[in-house]
Amino acid sequence: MEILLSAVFESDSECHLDNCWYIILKCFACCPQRFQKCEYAKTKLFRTEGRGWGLLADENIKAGQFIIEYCGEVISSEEAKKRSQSYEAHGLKDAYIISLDANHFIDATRKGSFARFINHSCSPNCETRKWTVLGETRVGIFAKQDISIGMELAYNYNFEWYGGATVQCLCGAANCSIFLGAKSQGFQEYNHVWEDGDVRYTVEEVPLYDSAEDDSLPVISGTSGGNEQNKILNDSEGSTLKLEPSNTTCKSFNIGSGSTPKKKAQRLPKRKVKSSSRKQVNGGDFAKLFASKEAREEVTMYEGLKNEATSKLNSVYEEIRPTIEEHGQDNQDSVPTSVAEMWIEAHCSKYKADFDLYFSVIKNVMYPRPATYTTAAGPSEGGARPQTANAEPKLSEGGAK
Ligand SMILES: C[S@@+](CC[C@H](N)C(=O)[O-])C[C@H]1O[C@@H](n2cnc3c(N)ncnc32)[C@H](O)[C@@H]1O
Repeated sequence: MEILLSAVFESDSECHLDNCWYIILKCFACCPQRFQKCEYAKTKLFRTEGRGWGLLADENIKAGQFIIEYCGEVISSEEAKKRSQSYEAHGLKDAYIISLDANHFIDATRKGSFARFINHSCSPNCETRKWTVLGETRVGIFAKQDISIGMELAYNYNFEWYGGATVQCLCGAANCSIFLGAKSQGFQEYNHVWEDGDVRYTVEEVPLYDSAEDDSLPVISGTSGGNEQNKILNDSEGSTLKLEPSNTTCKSFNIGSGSTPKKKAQRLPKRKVKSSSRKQVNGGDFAKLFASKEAREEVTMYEGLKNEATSKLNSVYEEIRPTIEEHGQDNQDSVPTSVAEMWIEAHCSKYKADFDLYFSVIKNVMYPRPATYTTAAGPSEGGARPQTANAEPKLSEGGAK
């Protein structure tokens, strides 16, 4: 049936919006089929207990009937991983990424149809079906059984979902898998699913967490940690690294047939805070480039000030580190206001010192000083303030413009 229908779609359909980057969101008004004409069943949003929004049937739906297409941004699997981690890190509770084919996912987080509101059930009345339309795979939600008006629509997220985090399932079905998308790719990447009798299952095989190892890790890009597996990391050069799943460093859950894990080995996430001293300009090296002694001295002085501000920032960080760690964050969010203020102030001083240094370098490049140049005395007490972006460099008559 599915093959037959997809063949009909392929032969009859024609769409003129080939360059649209949201391929799933293309306008299908030109296409005669119900799927393509967005002839959805009547549905209604409603608020569930503990599961956020849900979608219910607003008319009687027959078994096998097409209900709605799952629309969203079509993205690669790498992008799906990145987004899923980033959404999680930003505290997004609900996940809207489902698999389209081996290499593509549909992300309905920011854009999508009402299908994004359909919740999971381990005993669902709907199912997803994939269709090839004009060479593109699309996902539709279909009724598995007759559904009466007012009933909640639900399909099983297993195999399709890229939830990332492990969310406890509240579907209430007798055969509930306990976790949403327990068999989905996202879930399995997040949690190594242990087999009974697996030697890695024994605690003796699991190395203990050692916080000293933290320092050797690259900085985690935009995530608050929690899942080491397949994490996309940025090294100090900004290139991406991928941590391959390790058999010994993952959370373990035993899924299926109601069994629970005998022993659970969980390694704590490794965290490292962005180093405030990255990407620093070495003012000493810049200073050497200037022919003028005054320019060299000025740039060297600003480098000194910048180094001071950097040390201050690092020492403030050391001071607030316990509070940050207590909050279990990789960054400086969610700390008490007084601590945040201290951190912000140190950052501002550092930014200002950076700015003064860069400005001094640029100014001396753009306006090389003749011997009669009026130098800025620098920020020492009583001296003139260094010139800033708004100030014209003071040039004596005949100096460079
Ligand atoms: C595709 S969204 C479904 C719509 C969502 N309820 C909303 O308010 O936007 C998937 C999210 O809904 C929640 N959810 C769906 N089914 C659930 C269930 N059976 N138990 C608990 N939470 C569920 C989870 O937070 C999940 O990440």
